[in-house]
Amino acid sequence: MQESLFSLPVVQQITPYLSQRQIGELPVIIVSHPRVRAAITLQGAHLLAWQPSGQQPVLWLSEKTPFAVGKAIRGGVPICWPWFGPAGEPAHGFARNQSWTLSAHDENEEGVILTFALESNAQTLKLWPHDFTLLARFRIGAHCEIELEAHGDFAATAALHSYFQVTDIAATEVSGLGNSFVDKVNDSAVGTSNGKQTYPGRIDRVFTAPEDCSVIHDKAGNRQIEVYHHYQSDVVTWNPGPELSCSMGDMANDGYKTMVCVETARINQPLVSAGESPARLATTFRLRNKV
Ligand SMILES: O=P(O)(O)OC[C@H]1O[C@H](O)[C@H](O)[C@@H](O)[C@@H]1O
Repeated sequence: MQESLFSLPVVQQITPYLSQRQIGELPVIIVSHPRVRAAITLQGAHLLAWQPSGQQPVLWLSEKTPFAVGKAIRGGVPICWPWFGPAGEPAHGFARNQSWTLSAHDENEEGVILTFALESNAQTLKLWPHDFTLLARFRIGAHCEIELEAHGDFAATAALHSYFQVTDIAATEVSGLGNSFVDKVNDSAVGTSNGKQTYPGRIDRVFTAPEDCSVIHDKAGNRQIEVYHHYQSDVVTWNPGPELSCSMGDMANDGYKTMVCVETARINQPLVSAGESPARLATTFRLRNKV
């Protein structure tokens, strides 16, 4: 699936390392750099793939996701904004379904920096009555940093809803989540934990006092992925488990076995943008080298 992204025909070569291509109905920016490969659709400024050279793909992307105008993509890093979850329509806000523009790019021997922009428009104003400029900045190289910057006057909830590829969810543990959570599969009951999460079935938890770095221990793949959280108030971790995975049209029945979401979020403390002070939410992914 991910491999095929990099052999899509080039529509426009932007620089030696950057090209625009087309996947289904959606334009996609492909990064092909000696240090890293990556793909970002203009719809949603949605990172589909990030793969430092010499490594296996780090992000999970559903083989059954649609690439259709206005439809959410299953996998990669959806940007959930200006609300998280079912707080409004569409679920997880409209930013992931809107068409963004590539507003700036730069590159050097370490990688590339891409900035995407979304402005309030007639469609967004019908859904949410605020003028805004939303920027998503990606620093893509041996590490991957995503920074969301919201300009305007409003409060918003948000998540960088990252889906990671794991070898076997039954042998996966995420640490660094902090010791308190809201359990979305148990009537939003508040629970306490030792900051570590395993995935014996459907897990959907909002950790409300997370550490600044969560680590995905992919024991079967002998790999650890560090997920740094910046400006967060919460970290969500989600795996749908077998029943929900079977009922989701955009996920294979066994899709849940090779993915885990670790999401940098502002849910319990909304982001506040005011005048010259934009709100920010950011995450950094790093592969931890085994010693
Ligand atoms: O299906 P989506 O709207 O993309 O949401 C997928 C999942 O996102 C988050 O992880 C939420 O905590 C889950 O409750 C939700 O099921």
